[in-house]
Amino acid sequence: MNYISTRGQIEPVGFKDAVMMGLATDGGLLLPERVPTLSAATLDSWRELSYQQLAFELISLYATDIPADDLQDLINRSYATFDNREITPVVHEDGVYILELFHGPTLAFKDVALQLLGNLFAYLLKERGEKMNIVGATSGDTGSAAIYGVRGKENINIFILHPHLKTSPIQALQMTTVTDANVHNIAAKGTFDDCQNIVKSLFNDLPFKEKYALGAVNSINWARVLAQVVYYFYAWFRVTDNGGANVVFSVPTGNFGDIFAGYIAKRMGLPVSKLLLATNENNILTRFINDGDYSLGDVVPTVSPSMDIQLASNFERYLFYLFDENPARVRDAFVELTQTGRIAFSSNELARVREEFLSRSVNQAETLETIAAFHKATGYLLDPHTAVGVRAAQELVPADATPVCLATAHPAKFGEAVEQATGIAPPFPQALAGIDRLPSRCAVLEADRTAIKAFIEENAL
Ligand SMILES: Cc1ncc(COP(=O)(O)O)c(C=O)c1O
Ligand SMILES: N[C@@H](CCOP(=O)(O)O)C(=O)O
Repeated sequence: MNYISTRGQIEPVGFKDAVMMGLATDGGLLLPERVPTLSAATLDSWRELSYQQLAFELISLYATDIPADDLQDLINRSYATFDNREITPVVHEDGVYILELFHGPTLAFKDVALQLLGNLFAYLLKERGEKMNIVGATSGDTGSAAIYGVRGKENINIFILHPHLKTSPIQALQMTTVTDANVHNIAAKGTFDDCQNIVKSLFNDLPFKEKYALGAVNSINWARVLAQVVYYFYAWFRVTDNGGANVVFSVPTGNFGDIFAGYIAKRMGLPVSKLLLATNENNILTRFINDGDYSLGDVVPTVSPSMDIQLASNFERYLFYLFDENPARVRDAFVELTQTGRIAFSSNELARVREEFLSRSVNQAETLETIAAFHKATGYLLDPHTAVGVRAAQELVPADATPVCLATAHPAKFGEAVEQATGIAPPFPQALAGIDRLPSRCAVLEADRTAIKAFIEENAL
């Protein structure tokens, strides 16, 4: 399988090169040349597979240049760190299915892809005899998952930018208390969008990217999206086993990576009726789907801080398909966005968007109300991001459909919001025990490309 850019200006590359390239060298995002489609018989034959076996079947369709034994070994090692045998179990509470994606070492869905990506990087660097400096941006969860994925690994340095004082306190501690020599945390005085823009601009500085062998852990890296496709299949098997039909996945959305993985699963032939895109007050994607209004606003802080994002990077991948795989139209759209702060869509394009997606923006009061009501009804504590998706599902999923809500983080990561809603501080799982007493290290810098570039140059491998 080869990979092409949404901007159409690179020669196709294989899977291994795509993983190492991260952001395409023409500034676009990498996608497979074609998305494989699965027959009903193949789907049926996968129903009883374990998570790791299913991951192997799906990922091997795309990672065709990795020998089968090596791939299965990478997958097995990556999920050995999860605390649930099922990796991403599905539970049924108060009329909705909850797909729990927080059983990895840093208690958020990012672990599902980043444990694998960390091992994949180590494998590829060893094979090539190379080293890498990872540079990533985080609103709180990608950062710690990526750090845990590569801490202490040979030939890898990691630089993670997070918005200073804009993550939850636990999220910040999960990053800054990892003091291995190869880990560099940078708290940038700005928003997540500022951090992501700086990271993308460093990747677009091709001499810098090459000199320091930059690697990407954000969902700009295709391997991230690919690993996330697996749990849509896994969950679909679990709920349809129980007679569920007309499955709707409700996905709390920020950078559009998670829901884009669902879109790929649907494109591969997984019988999903709709994808429900749930946002907090940072709702540009909801405005786009419901009103055709894709115009950038200011980022506002919310109780679901990991989704405090305006410019969702994976949206570009979706636009490639919406524009009938025409890279020139993608390039024009991004010129329009840079010049005017918006992208205009035709009524035909918007009709196609609405065939695939439903959307709802859930505000702070509704999020807290949902955490409280769900807890009262079931005893189950939702984290605020998951609550955004649950509320959207409760309001928009039709009675004859089966709602599956992605639980993207453990409630203990956002204890303040959960306590505000329910009066109960979520108990700390073992992974967080004593975290507030550990030594920490972090550089606080201006959200300024030059300052951050200089910091990386000083500390790079
Ligand atoms: C806990 C949590 N939920 C939801 C999201 C949204 O996911 P995505 O950025 O893939 O849309 C994120 C990060 O963005 C997150 O950290
Ligand atoms: N919510 C994310 C934002 C970065 O998204 P990514 O999926 O592109 O890595 C985070 O927790 O950092």
